Amino acid sequence: MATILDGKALSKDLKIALADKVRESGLSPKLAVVFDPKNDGSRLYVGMKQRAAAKVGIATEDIAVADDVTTEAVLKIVADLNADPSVTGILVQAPLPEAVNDQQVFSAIAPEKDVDGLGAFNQGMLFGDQPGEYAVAATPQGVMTMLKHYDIDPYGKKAVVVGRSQLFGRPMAALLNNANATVTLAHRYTPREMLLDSLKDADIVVVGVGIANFITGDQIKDGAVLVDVGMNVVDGKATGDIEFASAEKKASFITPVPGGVGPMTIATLLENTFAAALNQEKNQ
Ligand SMILES: NC(=O)C1=CN([C@@H]2O[C@H](COP(=O)(O)OP(=O)(O)OC[C@H]3O[C@@H](n4cnc5c(N)ncnc54)[C@H](OP(=O)(O)O)[C@@H]3O)[C@@H](O)[C@H]2O)C=CC1
Ligand SMILES: Nc1nc(=O)c2c([nH]1)NC[C@@H]1CN(c3ccc(C(=O)N[C@@H](CCC(=O)O)C(=O)O)cc3)C=[N+]21
Repeated sequence: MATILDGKALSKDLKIALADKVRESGLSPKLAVVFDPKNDGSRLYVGMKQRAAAKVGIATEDIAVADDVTTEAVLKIVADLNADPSVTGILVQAPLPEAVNDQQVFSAIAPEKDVDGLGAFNQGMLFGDQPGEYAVAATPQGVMTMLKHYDIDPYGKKAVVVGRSQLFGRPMAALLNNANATVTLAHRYTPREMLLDSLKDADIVVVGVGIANFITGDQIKDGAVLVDVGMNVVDGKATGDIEFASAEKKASFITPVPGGVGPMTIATLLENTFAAALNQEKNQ
């Protein structure tokens, strides 16, 4: 039986500690959130992020974009937020409407305000293993915080990351690489046999592809650490990419869905937002 990596409990503790730090700092961090209100997931997650921000003393400002918005129009919104000194963090919730090039928008965010770490500059600093003051993407950073909390050190381990989005897989692979794991990054074009071969002797498996129950217990090594980033809805319930019932029998540690990576993403976003506000104060 595996130990549960309890992201919900850990994120609660992180948010309590953060609320104290925000109060003691005397700063007024403000997170601007640009999102597509027609997207069900975006409405749900943005609402969760805003409620969590309010609880730790971080103000938020909603910027809902229209269905027919263009990349140019969103770039203008971001430029205005970059120039607004009252805004200390900018989050562009993906995906924006069809016509918008999300990656171009992420990269237009001033690096010191890019609290979700998805722009080219921040990702480049991470890739070069010197993120410094520049925020790292909240989801993979939250996974690293959770591993550390449970004393799981990637050093010398074989890690397999499944999924290579800018939001999750690419920065996840970079973080594990920076932590001296040997990393395999699998994606849609990884032949099935090659994926199964990699999984068989992986010490750490992190999955985010968006396919419910994509990984099953019979595919993993005894004692592996399993981290499930997937967020699917099956019969109205949040379900991950790992088949929990079969996987928890073989894993040493496993994240549940819900209550694993999701809450860590939100807590990490808030930590990044406060750190950005502190740095802006210090550097001004
Ligand atoms: N819990 C949390 O905090 C978060 C959860 N998520 C969830 O994680 C999942 C992934 O999100 P995101 O990265 O944004 O999604 P994307 O759709 O951007 O990326 C999906 C990735 O999965 C890969 N993929 C698709 N099918 C397969 C397959 N059959 N075998 C191997 N790889 C495959 C794709 O490969 P290719 O690049 O080749 O197309 C792509 O890299 C979703 O369920 C999302 O809801 C995402 C972010 C945060
Ligand atoms: N710029 C950007 N940054 C993101 O971090 C980002 C994004 N865009 N686009 C979409 C994905 C998705 N995402 C989630 C965050 C929290 C939960 C979460 O807390 N989920 C709860 C369950 C929620 C439920 O019950 O449905 C949990 O896992 O316990 C889920 C998904 C962030 N994303």
